[in-house]
Amino acid sequence: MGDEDWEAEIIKPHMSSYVPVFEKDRYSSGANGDTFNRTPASSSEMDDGPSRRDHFMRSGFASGRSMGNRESNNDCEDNQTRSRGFSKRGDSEYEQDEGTQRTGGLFGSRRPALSGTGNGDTYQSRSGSGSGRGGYKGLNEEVVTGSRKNSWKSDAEGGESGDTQGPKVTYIPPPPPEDEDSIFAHYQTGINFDKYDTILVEVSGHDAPPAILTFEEANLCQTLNNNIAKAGYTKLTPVQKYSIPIILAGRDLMACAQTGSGKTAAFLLPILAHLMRVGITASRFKELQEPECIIVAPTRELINQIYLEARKFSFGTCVRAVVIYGGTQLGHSIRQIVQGCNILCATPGRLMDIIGKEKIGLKQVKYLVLDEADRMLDMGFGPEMKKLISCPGMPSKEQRQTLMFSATFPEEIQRLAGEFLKSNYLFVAVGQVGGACRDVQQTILQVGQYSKREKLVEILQNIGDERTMVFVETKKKADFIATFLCQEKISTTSIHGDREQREREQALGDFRCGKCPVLVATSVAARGLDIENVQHVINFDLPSTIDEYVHRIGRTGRCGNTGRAISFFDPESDSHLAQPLVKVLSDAQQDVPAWLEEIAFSTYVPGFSGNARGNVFASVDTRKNYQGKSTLNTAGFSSSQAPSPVDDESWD
Ligand SMILES: Nc1ncnc2c1ncn2[C@@H]1O[C@H](COP(=O)(O)OP(=O)(O)OP(=O)(O)O)[C@@H](O)[C@H]1O
Repeated sequence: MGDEDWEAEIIKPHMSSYVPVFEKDRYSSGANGDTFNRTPASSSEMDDGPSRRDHFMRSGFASGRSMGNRESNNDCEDNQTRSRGFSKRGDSEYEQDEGTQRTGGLFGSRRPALSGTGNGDTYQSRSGSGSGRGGYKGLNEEVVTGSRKNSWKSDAEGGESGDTQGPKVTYIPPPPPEDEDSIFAHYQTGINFDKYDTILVEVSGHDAPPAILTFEEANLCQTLNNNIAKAGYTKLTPVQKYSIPIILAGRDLMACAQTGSGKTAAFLLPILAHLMRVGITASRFKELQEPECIIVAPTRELINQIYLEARKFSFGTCVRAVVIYGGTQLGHSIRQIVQGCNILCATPGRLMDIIGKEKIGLKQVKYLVLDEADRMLDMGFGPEMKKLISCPGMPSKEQRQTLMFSATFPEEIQRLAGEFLKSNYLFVAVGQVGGACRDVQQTILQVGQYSKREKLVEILQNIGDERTMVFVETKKKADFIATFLCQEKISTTSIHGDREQREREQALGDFRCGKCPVLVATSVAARGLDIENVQHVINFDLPSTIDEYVHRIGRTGRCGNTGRAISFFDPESDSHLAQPLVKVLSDAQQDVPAWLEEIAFSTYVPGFSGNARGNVFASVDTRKNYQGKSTLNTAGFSSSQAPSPVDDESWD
């Protein structure tokens, strides 16, 4: 069966008969116990003759037929990919649906896929451009108080002046719980938390302030210290030990540390400390708000999580954090902002919209934070970020503090970052840049395309109810596999860019609370998400880049807890990853299967040192020659010293 076959099969109305009645309630696609009331998605997707359907029905789901070739399977993504100048498969699964909306005129309507209805009660697909999509409708959202004039962006740029007609996004996310227990809810650090201290840290750049070893040394105000204690933090993680004093000293920073090691607090705490020190007061209702800090992240769920962290640490202070992201009613975003905004957490598309609508002034921006910075600067979001820093009013890099955080930082992206950072920025590398978290036990299994489903079920049945994220490469496959697992009586939900925002949040909620212990996801959930008790990550499909692999498996093994990652390696499609995988595994002191080494050897590329993109693993700051480099373990003891001082390379 070809790709289109299984895609078409899954959306056919008759397929509802494949979903056992009890499973209908188990598949969490909407708020109220969704059902699989499948209706045709679009004529093109339904263009699938009965003969193939019959064949499918005879053969059954697990008949070992093709799950589809990834390259040809992600036609939806291809539209997005092209629209943003992408060449990588996985990238399209991010918030860049915002970008797709903007360029939708060029590439036509996006193909609909399985998606919930407005009220979320029915799991069905809908036809028509933009309907039923999780995508951000920047062009057409309802504006309550926004002015459509004076957008600084031109229509030629795909500007979002709001003139184009289309379906309105009406989703208003429910407000997060306000009670203190919920605000400070947290999970326990794991048995390996103290081992963080043994990881080598390299700081490069001139005149780096010394690391701090305790929260007390940071000299934060009492309210902040109280909030830190209520959050259950007693000890700094390495990235916090180094980043907090650097940020407090007013320096620009690029910090790279393993997944789940506390990067969010590493930037939030010093920013909050500074804002409180200078005594900002909560801004009152104003049509134009001027935040002191802007934080951007690539996905809606991640930016929301960062916002919740900001809200937690700023609890009981005058600092007000606000979150805005695509897939929600624009009017709602505006209403949140006008009530007062010191820290604005935003996805790029929504941020640019709001700036264009003159609800946000940039003059007061002291901090610009790029979380998942390598993602924010790559071909997908890089142009948006460049627009952001050249927006009228945005302080120049000399006038603001720019902070970048990620677990991966390819060299070419580090070079691009120079445009955003002061030339004397500091670079902190905790462990190996781009390395996997050692608390994740990694297993690579050689599994051909046709055997993947069977293997998946076998593993999930052994796992039992332990929380598991299953990554697949395309949105359609996410739906397909989720449905398939439900049929196998495994409670499953899914998250991907074709689901409406309300459904995405519902899915995440059901996964977080354990209602659905299995979450099938595309790369939209690969970065940043911090979900308690995720014990397993399964790469049903490997991603196209090793960096994405590192982020995906980092959804488990967080904050000193242990986790397991199992990846299906199909030699037909994944051999380009053999070399970088061998490197990531051996760097993380994992067993490397002999067969994988053989494939890596047979596909050996001279000069290769570890990244499927063709660039090398950045082991250090790419400013090759710098002064003041020091390598320390996080107890603060120097283990090697800097090379002879040479001027920084400047990319200005
Ligand atoms: N010092 C600390 N003590 C205890 N828990 C902490 C500390 N710092 C962070 N945490 C917790 O560790 C978890 C992971 O933190 P966070 O999400 O910031 O990791 P991250 O490095 O940003 O990961 P990723 O690379 O996946 O984005 C969170 O639940 C956070 O609250």
